Amino acid sequence: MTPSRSASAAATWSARPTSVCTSTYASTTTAAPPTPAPPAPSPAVVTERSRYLPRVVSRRPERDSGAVGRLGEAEVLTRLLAALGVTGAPAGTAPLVGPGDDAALVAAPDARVVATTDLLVEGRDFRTDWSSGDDVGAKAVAQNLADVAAMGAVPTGLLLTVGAPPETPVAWLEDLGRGVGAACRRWGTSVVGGDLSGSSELLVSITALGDLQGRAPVLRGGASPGDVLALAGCVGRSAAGLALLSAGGPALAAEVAPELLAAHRSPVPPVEAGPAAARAGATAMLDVSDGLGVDGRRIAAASGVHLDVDSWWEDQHVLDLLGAARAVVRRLARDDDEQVLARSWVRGGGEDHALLAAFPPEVAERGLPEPFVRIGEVLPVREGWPAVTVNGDVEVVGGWDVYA
Ligand SMILES: Nc1ncnc2c1ncn2[C@@H]1O[C@H](COP(=O)(O)OP(=O)(O)O)[C@@H](O)[C@H]1O
Ligand SMILES: Cc1ncc(C[n+]2csc(CCOP(=O)(O)OP(=O)(O)O)c2C)c(N)n1
Ligand SMILES: [Mg+2]
Repeated sequence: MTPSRSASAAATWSARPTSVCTSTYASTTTAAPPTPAPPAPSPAVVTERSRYLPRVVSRRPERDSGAVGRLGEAEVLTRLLAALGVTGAPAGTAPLVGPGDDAALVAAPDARVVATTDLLVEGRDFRTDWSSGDDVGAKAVAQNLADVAAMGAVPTGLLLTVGAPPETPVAWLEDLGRGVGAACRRWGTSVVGGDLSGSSELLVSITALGDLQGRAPVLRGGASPGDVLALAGCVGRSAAGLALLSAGGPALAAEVAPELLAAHRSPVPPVEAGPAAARAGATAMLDVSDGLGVDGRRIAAASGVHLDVDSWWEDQHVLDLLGAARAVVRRLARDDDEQVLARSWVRGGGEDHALLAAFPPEVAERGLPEPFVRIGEVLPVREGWPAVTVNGDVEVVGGWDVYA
């Protein structure tokens, strides 16, 4: 893309009042419903540890808002479950057996189960000074449900596992529970079980289960040359929020672009668009968790094709993020080109969990399912090298690698 093209695109785009990303999926914060009052403390008086100390009976833990290490597992679990509101699962979504027994029992109407898991590690995937427990809970649910959706399935239940250092305030876990619970209610699912442990770093992992409702799963390998490449949701917004946080902390991010801060803290992927894409006949799909380039290449490699993205679509997203890029460049007193920075977010930013899918041309002619928009096309692989390009030439590189 040349500077002159981008300038003309800027002029066109500046007339638009809102983000290029459909606002339904770009906004985040949902008011958490009131948390049910925690159940009365259990009357247990002998702790697990005291079994190994003959004749020593521990005192009942204080009901305080202190560290999990002082409260003990049973009390922390009671409080977490109350914060989740597990008894308030939306009608028809409650498990057959929920938290409290050795394992949960979840109906599998389709006789096949979609299963996925993701792990969030403090310092690598979130920071407690940048995100609240509520944000981390919302994000953990969103990233898992995006994976379920990307198979074309609907969620049927989640398992929530937490590893926490003993000094973690129980209030943080309750906040996490509220975030997970609110996200579950948003997408009509619930937490059916999980596990608690101690650890040296805060760890939050969710395993999600899903049902295909009788459909074939939409895999990464079914795209063919001639298909239309489409996207539901946003790219680059979470990366922009993260860059603002890294440059100037929550104060800068909230001042410059509260919506990008929210997109990073608690993304709202288009979960319902996954089954809709499957019903419409999508040939391949995944959620963009690591970046358009990296994830697009996963479809290209699995399908043995080449993906080409239209530059006009990319330019719109770049323009949408230019203000944030300018603020980051200024704050860091760097001489980076703000457009190059914004473009790197669009091409390589992860964690927005948009759904990238291929559709046969006749489906696109009839109309893509909401809120998919056409962003490019699927072409024959070039010289045996599956790749993603913009306007046929520039290869889209960059993206997240957990070990890089
Ligand atoms: N530790 C693991 N053991 C088994 N399979 C794994 C492991 N980690 C990742 N995978 C599998 O590799 C594939 C890619 O994983 P990942 O990049 O995490 O996917 P996503 O971005 O959709 O979450 C998935 O099918 C996942 O289940
Ligand atoms: C403190 C912090 N640093 C960096 C990031 C950026 N980040 C962490 S994980 C990730 C990509 C997705 O992670 P991964 O575990 O690969 O998810 P998956 O692809 O398995 O869904 C990104 C962009 C962040 N969210 N928080
Ligand atoms: Mg993963």
